[in-house]
Amino acid sequence: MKYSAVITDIEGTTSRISFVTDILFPYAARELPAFIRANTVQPDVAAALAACRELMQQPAASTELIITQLLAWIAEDKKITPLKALQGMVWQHGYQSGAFTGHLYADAATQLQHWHSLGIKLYVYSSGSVQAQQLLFQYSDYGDLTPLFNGYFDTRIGAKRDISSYAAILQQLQLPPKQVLFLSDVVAELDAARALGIATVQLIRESQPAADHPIAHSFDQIPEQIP
Ligand SMILES: CSCCC(=O)C(=O)COP(=O)(O)O
Ligand SMILES: [Mg+2]
Repeated sequence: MKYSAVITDIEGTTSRISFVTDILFPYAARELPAFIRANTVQPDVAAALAACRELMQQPAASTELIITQLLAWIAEDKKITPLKALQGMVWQHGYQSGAFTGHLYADAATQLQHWHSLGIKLYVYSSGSVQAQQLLFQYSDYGDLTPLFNGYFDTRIGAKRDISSYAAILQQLQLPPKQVLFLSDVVAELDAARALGIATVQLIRESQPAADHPIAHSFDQIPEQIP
């Protein structure tokens, strides 16, 4: 592997899409209302609710109105930062209580461990909050994999389809783009990273169409070097 760092997406890349859509999102939709009502003054929750009021352009929105909006955003799979922050807080209880474990494809777990053993730095970039990312890898089907990772990025650095987000990540990594490999199932995300010279591989786990990025159906098919 000629890269110094690998940045990986989660949903559709390291993990099955249905784990997010059929397990995580329904759990959040079920548990979020009671969690918010019980924790409105907790600083992280209060900050997320304030951010929701701003996005809704309703400075006086009640807690109940925000909950209704959050449930609509979950149903629409909106990648909205305060929603993602609140989901992460709720999922913590789900993981800790054993309601679910973090789904990872076996090939992803094996290859991430292999790259880590070679000294390649590993990062996550997902729309899920950093807390949600860490929980998924801490409570993964393959045990606690958080020691493999050097850092995590979420939508606070920018949207995953924006070139500027990858520029900000490169700035933090302090690496030239050619030494970095980005893995995702979403072509628009790969396009944004490639626009800066970052190497890309599209993971095709299910039946989504390929584009003009190198493809892999599993992590062991990811080439050592992208031509
Ligand atoms: C970090 S697990 C939760 C996943 C999630 O909420 C999500 O929106 C997934 O987005 P991704 O950028 O990983 O495709
Ligand atoms: Mg994805």
